[in-house]
This record gives sequence, C-alpha cells and structure tokens, in this order.
Amino acid sequence: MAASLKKKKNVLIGVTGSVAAIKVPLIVQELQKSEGMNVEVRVVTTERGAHFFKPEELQVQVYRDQDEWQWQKREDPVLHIELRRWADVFVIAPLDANTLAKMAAGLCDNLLTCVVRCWDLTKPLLFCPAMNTHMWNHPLTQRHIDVLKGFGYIEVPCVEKTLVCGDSGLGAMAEVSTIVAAVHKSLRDVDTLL
Ligand SMILES: CC(C)(CO)[C@@H](O)C(=O)NCCC(=O)N/C=C\S
Repeated sequence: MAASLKKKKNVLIGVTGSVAAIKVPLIVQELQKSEGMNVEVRVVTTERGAHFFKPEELQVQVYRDQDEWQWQKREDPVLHIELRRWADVFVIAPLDANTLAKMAAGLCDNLLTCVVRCWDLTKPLLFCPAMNTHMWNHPLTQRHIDVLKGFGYIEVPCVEKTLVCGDSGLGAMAEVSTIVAAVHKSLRDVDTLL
C-alpha cells in the first residue's frame, strides 16, 4: 500500500540543551523519509535547545515557549494539551541532564516539560540522554532515568565517544540511526496495540 494511504503517524521530537541537538536536523530528515510509513514530524524545543539548530531551517513546525503564550481568551487552545493529543509518539532527543531531572521531579516550567507532564502514558515516550561524561557518571543520572523508566518511558541509551569537550566516555547521544529505528519500532508497536 502506498505510504500516502497508510494511516498518518504523528511524531513529536523534543529538543533540549545538549550540544547533541546539532543532530536534530538529521533526525527530522530521517523520520520524514520513514520508508513505507506516513509520518508527520513536529518539534518542540526548549530555549536552550534552540541554541544548537536553526528552527527555520527544519521545514517542519517548531514550537517554542513563546508559542504557549499566544493564549489570550478562554476558547483559545492550550498548546501543550494540543501537542499531547496530536502526537502518537514523543521522542526527546537529546535529553539533557537538566530536563531529565525536571521530568523525574514533575517540574513543568516550559512548553516541553508541560507536554511531558500531561503525557498520555498509553503512548510511547522515548528519551535519548546526552550529557558530558562526568555529568553522566553522577549517581543522580541513573536515579532519574530509573524514575522515567518506572513511568514506562523508553530509554535510547547514550554511547561512548570522545565528546566535543574532549572528555571520553559515556554521555554521547545514541546514533541517529538508532534513534530513528527505536521510533519506528514504537510506531509499529502502537499499530499492533490499536
Ligand atoms: C555532539 C555529539 C553528538 C558529537 O558526536 C556528541 O559529542 C554528543 O552526543 N555529545 C553530547 C554530550 C554533551 O552534551 N556534552 C557536553 C559537554 S562535553
């Protein structure tokens, strides 16, 4: 069946303030290809995340904190609720240490963490940690990751690399191909569930 006839799947990509966000344009491109699937991609970024890529170059809808404050009157939509309804899958790539901690504690002080805080736990939420090795090795990291996995969120584990700051070790975001494959798997799993 032609991809266009397949049921459209909506993928929301969350972007936070790790230097790995330089890979976001690649992730978007690969997900838009998605052979044999009809995938629509949108992006929600934190202000720190937007530092690492040019939202206007992505050719997809990119939501930022200020978009939440277009709300003026009672009947206006609430953006983080609209995004939770729209998305079939939510993949946060990269997930920096700060937003990891916020998610584990239920903080929701920006658009991205508000979508997380109201997320429909019957839909897949994938997270791709990315941080300096010394941050990764702090015991808080695994403690927070275990909390997220306790909610049923799916970890796409970081990998060992010589990081941009010169440190070597764990903390690098998973490869783009790994992230895309994990999203495709969760989309197929959602299909079999429905
Ligand atoms: C940027 C990329 C993808 C290049 O291969 C890789 O170094 C990475 O995932 N880094 C994320 C770790 C990080 O945020 N380091 C911050 C200070 S060292």
